[in-house]
Amino acid sequence: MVEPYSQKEQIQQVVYRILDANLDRAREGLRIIEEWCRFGLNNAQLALECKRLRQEVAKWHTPELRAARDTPGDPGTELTHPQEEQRASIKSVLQANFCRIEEALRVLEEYSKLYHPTMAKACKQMRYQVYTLESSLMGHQRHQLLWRSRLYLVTSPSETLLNNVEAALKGGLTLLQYRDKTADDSLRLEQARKLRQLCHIYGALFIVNDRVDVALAVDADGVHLGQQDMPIAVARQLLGSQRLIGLSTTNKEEMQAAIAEGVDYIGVGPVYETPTKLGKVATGLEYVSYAAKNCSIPWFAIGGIDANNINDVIDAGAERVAVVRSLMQAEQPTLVTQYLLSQLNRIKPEL
Ligand SMILES: Cc1ncc(COP(=O)(O)OP(=O)(O)O)c(N)n1
Ligand SMILES: Cc1nc(C(=O)O)sc1CCOP(=O)(O)O
Ligand SMILES: [Mg+2]
Repeated sequence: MVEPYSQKEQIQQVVYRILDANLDRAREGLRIIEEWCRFGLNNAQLALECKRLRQEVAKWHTPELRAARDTPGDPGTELTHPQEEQRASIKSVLQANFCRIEEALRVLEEYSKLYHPTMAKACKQMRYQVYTLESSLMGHQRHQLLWRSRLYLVTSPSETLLNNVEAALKGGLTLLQYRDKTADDSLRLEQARKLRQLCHIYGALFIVNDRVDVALAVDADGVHLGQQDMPIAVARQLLGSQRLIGLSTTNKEEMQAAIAEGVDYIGVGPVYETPTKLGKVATGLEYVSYAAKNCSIPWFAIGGIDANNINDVIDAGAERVAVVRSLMQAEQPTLVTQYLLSQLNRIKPEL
């Protein structure tokens, strides 16, 4: 006759099941991230780090823990959240799986204190290593998307802000800047949060104009600064190396200084005089041509660009442009986005 488990042994079995399930969760999540690093990014270094972590997790998955598995008796296998059944973008797949791995490692850390204190310490270390991996991978993703982005929508205050932005995202926009020079901070935060959420759904980058604090508060992808705004070195210190920093430039000296300071992209303009930035003298197409020949980082021609003159700006050498009115005041922002993108993709195929 088989002796029934004592109460202590029953609790031990429960702990083993928790450890078994979470070792699987952590490993599966790492595998999902690894596949993107390997096949999506062709990044051997990031893929190798995932593999190393996966193997480290597997090392703790002993036969004793596996033996405690009771899948038919697990009520959790039926539980799914609607968000798990559909993902809007690669970015959300990655974020969901980083969450899954980090949660699993936290559970492992706590429950393995009852089982194997050395395992608890190892899981804590792994959790921190996963945070570092997440930050490098998300930073990498951001930079890749920045380089691929050809059209940049800078918003202006509007009753139909969210609708306009969503329409542009539907047309293929991948880079958005929230710019409102007059809103009070509570409205600014509220709108920035909503826009960030929208960009997240469409897999687009979200940048905040001027305000590093707002960018951090809403977990934006970066910030855009002007020559009169916070110094780049200070912004970099606050934002870290993984978030993007853009800087406006109007001449060669500012461009070279921006590159030397380590910004991720620059604005080049105003190409034409524009009521959106009253009083700023136009640089004309010469500065665009100079940027085309000399700028080693992504740059966006900006200022007075619309569907009628975009080809002149492209002919002067621009591969990327930023616009406010062309999209914020468009009757059909989706169509205008598609048109502007089609012109930008005309000369060189999609980046
Ligand atoms: C893409 C891009 N380029 C330039 C600017 C202008 O920034 P700045 O000179 O700081 O002026 P304000 O936008 O703050 O009025 C920009 N916002 N975006
Ligand atoms: C916000 C901004 N910055 C500029 C610069 O040259 O630094 S031009 C500009 C406004 C661009 O608006 P529109 O597309 O409506 O002309
Ligand atoms: Mg500014």
